[in-house]
Amino acid sequence: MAQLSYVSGSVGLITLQNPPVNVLSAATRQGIMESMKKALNDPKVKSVVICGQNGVFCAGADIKEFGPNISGPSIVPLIYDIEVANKPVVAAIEGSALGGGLELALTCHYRIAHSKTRLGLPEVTLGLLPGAGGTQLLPRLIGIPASLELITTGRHITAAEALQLGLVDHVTQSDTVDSAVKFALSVEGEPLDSRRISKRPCPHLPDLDAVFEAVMQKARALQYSFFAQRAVGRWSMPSGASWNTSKARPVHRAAVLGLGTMGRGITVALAQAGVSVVAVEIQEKQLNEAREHVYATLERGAQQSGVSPSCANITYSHDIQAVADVDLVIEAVLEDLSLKEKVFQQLSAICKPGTLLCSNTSSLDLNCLASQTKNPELVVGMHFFAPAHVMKLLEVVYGSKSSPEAVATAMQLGKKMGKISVAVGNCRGFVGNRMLKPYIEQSYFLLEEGATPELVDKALEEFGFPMGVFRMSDLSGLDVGWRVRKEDGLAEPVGTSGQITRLRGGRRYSPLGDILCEHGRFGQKTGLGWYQYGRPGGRVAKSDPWVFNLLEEYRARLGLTARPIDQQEVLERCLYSLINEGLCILEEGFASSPEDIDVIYVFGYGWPKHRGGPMFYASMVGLATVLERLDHYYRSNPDVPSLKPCKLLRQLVASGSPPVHKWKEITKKIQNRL
Ligand SMILES: CC/C=C/CC(=O)SCCNC(=O)CCNC(=O)[C@H](O)C(C)(C)COP(=O)(O)OP(=O)(O)OC[C@H]1O[C@@H](n2cnc3c(N)ncnc32)[C@H](O)[C@@H]1OP(=O)(O)O
Repeated sequence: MAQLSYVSGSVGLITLQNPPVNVLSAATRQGIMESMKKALNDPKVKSVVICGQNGVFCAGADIKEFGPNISGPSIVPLIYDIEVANKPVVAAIEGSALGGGLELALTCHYRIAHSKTRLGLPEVTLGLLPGAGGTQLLPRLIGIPASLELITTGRHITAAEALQLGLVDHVTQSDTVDSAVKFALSVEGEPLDSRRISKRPCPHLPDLDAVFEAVMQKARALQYSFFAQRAVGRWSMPSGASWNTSKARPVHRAAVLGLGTMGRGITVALAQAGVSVVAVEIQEKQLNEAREHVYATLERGAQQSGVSPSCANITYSHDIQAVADVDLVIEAVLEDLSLKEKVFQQLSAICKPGTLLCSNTSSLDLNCLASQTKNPELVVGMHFFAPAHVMKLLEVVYGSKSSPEAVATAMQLGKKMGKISVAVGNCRGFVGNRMLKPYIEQSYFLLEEGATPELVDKALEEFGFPMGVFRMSDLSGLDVGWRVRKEDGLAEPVGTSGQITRLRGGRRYSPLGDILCEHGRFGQKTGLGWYQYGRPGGRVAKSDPWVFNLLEEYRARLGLTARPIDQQEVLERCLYSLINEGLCILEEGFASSPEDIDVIYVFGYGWPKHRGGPMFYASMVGLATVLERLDHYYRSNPDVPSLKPCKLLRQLVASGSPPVHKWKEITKKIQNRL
């Protein structure tokens, strides 16, 4: 399980041989112990290299061995023997060094890693703490804050990050064992005391309490998120109807109408949940493409999960009459109000009595759709997020006439599909997209004032979003928002000369997004957006000088002077305006609790989970601080209403800024007055 060989005259090479990932089973630990002993006792050996066979260093303890009676030698004396060795020991790290594998590497005097290696202490994901020296050695090597982050998240890091942190001494692109052997030869006979990590003092930090407090805050946010996820299931409507007073109807057979990207994803998600699906698309070509796409996605999913695909549950049709006897329809046709209204009229005429009519609209007025039907109480929104079979979030939207039974049915169906469903009221953009609007608006204003897409995205990504606002917009397609702005009469042709008006409908408006679209830059799909992607459909964002020139010309045309903008301002303006909108939504009763908003943002919009969600984050930052900063920005931007602190924020601050779980006492009073 571990083999000692001799290379380059004086190097003892110990190779872990426990395929496939060289875990530290009893036999492997025994093998390492014996090989080390032999190498250290052999006068010919002047240095030792430890590596793993087949390109993997070591994936840690053998999880299958965990139990009350672990046999074989203990890991602790083994790692002690390595550290006190009087010959240099070098770890040649390839593939993975995880858990006990990384701890083994930490006891070596030097660490050489291949550039593709992943390293980490993932014990926390198994409900454990690193027990073979990791908690003591890592802080002495890379400092307390970085160690805390790695140990409490279990995150795997790249070799490049490990080098930056000082966790490895050298990263190689060539043969790792060769590099480690050469390195070992170069350090033979050198003193080793400074290389024994356990002998180093634990770093002293003047602000240690603050570091631990930051980690505790993350833990509190994760715990909050855990309970928030469960709380959203206990939904309620302004009428007083709620989860425990409303009975869901069974849905055995559902229809999906319109098989574009969203319709296909919804079909897959329904089939995977064991619901029989009638998939309808009037265009023959689109129908055939959808059939193939759905089939391939279900096959792939089945292969990954090891269950048989659910294709037998789906029937396809190009005739809308096929929905006549289903229990529930999810409409997913183009986002066009008059088209959707027509579809709802047809559905109301065709479907059997009692069929629930749901729309996947992301922003259109549900009441308009319901008014086209004979039974508006049977109409609800089911707003899925793309890709619909992957994304966890589902907004279940109730209109003014939706019955509690209809909401309960959509919520239960969402649960069956493995979604985290949140019941929300019918306002423009519902909860998620409505809050996104001021966030995006601020990012455009920041560009006008001197920022770049890179600066804004960097601030948001360092905050924890997987993508900043501009990279995210490029991914979802800039033309989508452009179409909506045109329909709203906001986007007017800008052209290359002439006057640009920045005040539209009495409030400031930035046409920057429209200008990009006028140039055919719709984001990743066209290969050009706020960034350049090399080709249509490209994924790797690169800075684009064209955008910098555009911004300079635009500012010159408007007589705007660019000023330095820091990350703090980006975060405050983008996040606090989004938070303010969330508070307006609570105040107006379109969300029943801050947990609803937070779950929507964490599971639908990439809000970092360790920051709880926008409402939780606001209470962590301090509501008084959020209020003070919004007041400050609104004073200097009175034509930007989204910066005006909402009434609820003022009331919460006036009530002593209660923790987020106590907000309901105040929001209930306001909502009752509505
Ligand atoms: C000694 C002191 C105590 C320390 C505590 C610990 O070390 S706890 C363990 C910490 N380590 C881990 O959590 C690593 C878990 N493994 C992985 O993350 C991945 O397997 C990998 C190493 C990144 C490799 O991923 P890859 O996708 O390439 O392969 P698989 O995941 O399919 O794994 C291949 C097979 O190996 C088995 N396996 C992997 N790790 C372990 C392990 N630690 N113990 C036991 N078995 C492990 C895995 O189950 C696969 O087996 P199959 O039979 O082929 O399904």
